[in-house]
Amino acid sequence: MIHVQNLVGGYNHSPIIKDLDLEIKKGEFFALLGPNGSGKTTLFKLITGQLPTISGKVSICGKEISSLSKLEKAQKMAVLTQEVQVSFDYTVEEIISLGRYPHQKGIFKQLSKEDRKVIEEVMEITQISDFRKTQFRLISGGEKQRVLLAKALAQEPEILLLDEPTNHLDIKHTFQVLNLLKERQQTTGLTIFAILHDLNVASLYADRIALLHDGSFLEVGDVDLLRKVDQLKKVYKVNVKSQSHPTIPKPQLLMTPNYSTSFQHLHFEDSYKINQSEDYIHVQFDQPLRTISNSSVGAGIQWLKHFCHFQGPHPDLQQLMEKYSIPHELAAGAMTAVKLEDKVMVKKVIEDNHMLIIVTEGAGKTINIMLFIDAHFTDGALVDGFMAATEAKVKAVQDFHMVDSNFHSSPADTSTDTLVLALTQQGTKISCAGSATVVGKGIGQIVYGAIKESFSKYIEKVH
Ligand SMILES: Nc1ncnc2c1ncn2[C@@H]1O[C@H](COP(=O)(O)OP(=O)(O)OP(=O)(O)O)[C@@H](O)[C@H]1O
Repeated sequence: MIHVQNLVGGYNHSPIIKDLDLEIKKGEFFALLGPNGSGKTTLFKLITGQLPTISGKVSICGKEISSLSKLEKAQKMAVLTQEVQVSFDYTVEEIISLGRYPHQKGIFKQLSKEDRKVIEEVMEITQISDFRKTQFRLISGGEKQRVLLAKALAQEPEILLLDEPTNHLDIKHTFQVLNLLKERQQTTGLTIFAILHDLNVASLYADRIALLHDGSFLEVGDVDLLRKVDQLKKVYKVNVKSQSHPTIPKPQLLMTPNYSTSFQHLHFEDSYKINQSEDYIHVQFDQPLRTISNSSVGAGIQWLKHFCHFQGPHPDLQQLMEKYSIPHELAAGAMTAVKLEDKVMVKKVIEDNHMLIIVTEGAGKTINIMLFIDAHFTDGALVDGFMAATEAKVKAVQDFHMVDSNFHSSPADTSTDTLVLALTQQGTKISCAGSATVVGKGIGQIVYGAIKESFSKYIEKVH
């Protein structure tokens, strides 16, 4: 659809774009990425024919761009640039009607029924019908951008070339425009070539991307290129972390600021307070803890400050948290059937690591554990620690099950057990916390010991 061969181009014969090759297929959503000044707009202008090439070839639908007339170009491609080249005295509707120009026949170019239908449709989908009679100069930057997109869509092109189509848009309209473009791509086979600055947006919507650096492609490929953080650091000169979007398998980049984000160093014992009533036990830390958990609220790996066990049953744990002013967005919580006065709480220092564990063991069935450690774990070590705690729990259940079969029906009967492992992220970073490591052994010891104590309480009560 778009074919670029050995392309060299720039201004006043000095090349900005240096010997580029690129092929964009019909129906593809292609995003051009790169830092400021890397040559994106220059390449865009060479492809749209706004700038003559120094050497090399640009072909659109098999024909060299320089051989196409203005009308032929407009029938094949619509271009949306940063430079607004419309008369500000036109109304929104008049500007959109200009998009129908390549489809109009005869000397007296009148809008046909079909033209009017298309104009209505594009105004509808870009949500600009309400200000159709308003003069273009009187609408906001974001609204102008949507009007120009509507004009481009009214052209019904085979190819849509967009230079930062969302730069004036708020997040609602950014996603609305991108969803609209994607829908057009998927239903009508529209080919899209877009310069995008937001790498995360490019990852979510593009089929392929190109990373332009100093007038040359560093790489062209699928969006998984955005997982190569060393390459991104080299190009953009910033610290980024790439991780998968939580619900779709696409990379998303997180920026790490230069200023220090480390928290104030706190003495572990002074960094939390515990509130307890008949209904709940709530541990609140002054600073967020890196947490891994399978609790019904706050599951996964996150930064959390509030940790609680509520006495149940209750159909809505989140509602309970709200009742007690615990912000559920920053909390891990579980429901227990046990009386909270029967909880076990143990504080220990194992190999210099302060630990606090709270266990509520419910009705001889469910074990809920909250374990807080004053240490710094990588996410991998968090998973190790979660495993070490689980192994210790299973061992304890096996040992005590032998003594009293009512204590916990089987080590495998863990479907409703919850475990929260939360780290202060103070001290030296630990990347391995499996049960054979010092800290992993510590986790095992404190978990096993707390379950043993819980078991002893249970035995005392029932015998
Ligand atoms: N009209 C011009 N005349 C001379 N040099 C220009 C002109 N337009 C751009 N340049 C130069 O070409 C280089 C690439 O500019 P270009 O606009 O293509 O970059 P870009 O990647 O689109 O940047 P941005 O992300 O900032 O929009 C820059 O060094 C710029 O100064």
